[in-house]
Amino acid sequence: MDAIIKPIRSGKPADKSEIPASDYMASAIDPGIVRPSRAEAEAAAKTLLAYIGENTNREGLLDTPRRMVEAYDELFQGYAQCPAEILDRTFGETAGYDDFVLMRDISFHSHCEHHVMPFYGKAHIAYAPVDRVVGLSKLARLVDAFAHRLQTQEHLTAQVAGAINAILKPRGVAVVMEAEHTCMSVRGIAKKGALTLTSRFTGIFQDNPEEQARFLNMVRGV
Ligand SMILES: Nc1nc2c(ncn2[C@@H]2O[C@H](COP(=O)(O)OP(=O)(O)OP(=O)(O)O)[C@@H](O)[C@H]2O)c(=O)[nH]1
Ligand SMILES: [Zn+2]
Repeated sequence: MDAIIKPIRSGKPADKSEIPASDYMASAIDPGIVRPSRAEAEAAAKTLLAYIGENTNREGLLDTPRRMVEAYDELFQGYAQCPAEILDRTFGETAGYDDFVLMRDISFHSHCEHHVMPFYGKAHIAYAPVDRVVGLSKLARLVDAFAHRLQTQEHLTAQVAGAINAILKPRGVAVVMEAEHTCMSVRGIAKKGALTLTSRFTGIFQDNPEEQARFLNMVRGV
């Protein structure tokens, strides 16, 4: 996190915090597509194994197409999840708590939509609640719901911030994500350890450089 040091603001940028309601009000399974059956998906997995030159009839690979499809079911379960439902339950007894709430170091893994290869790292999320707070685990669940879809890190960051903004209507949201993309660490340019940092600020975190700096310092643990 050493790369994040200074708040970045001069003048007021346009508010780009909104994301389409379809991103958070329902599952993300596209109603316009015909989903193949499980058997068709397993046949496709078998084709990929044959494509790399494998004998798909050898003992060690007999169950692999099934396992590949089951792994996809798990890794991409976010399509069936509704972010608005995750943030549905809030608590009002906060004894007048009026600062922002920060959860840092939320580990996540996702898959890039270009290569369908994992990228993984940490998310840091703060929001400034108005009267009611959300259960802490729900912030991590929200990250997972969006991360368990094909993503770019920028889109993932914007969706997490946008959903919190739209559903909780806080005074502001700050999201920073840092991740290593295996599509550029184990293939292609092969730069192991390179970290990508993305951020999205709304409300007080966007408008007030001091609040943004306080968030960034707390993320860095200073
Ligand atoms: N902006 C952004 N780019 C990503 C993300 N994940 C992967 N990429 C990039 O997507 C790009 C796809 O580029 P292409 O030139 O179409 O694909 P490629 O030939 O496989 O690219 P190389 O990785 O350079 O070999 C690559 O530069 C990846 O590094 C992401 O989350 N955000
Ligand atoms: Zn990629």
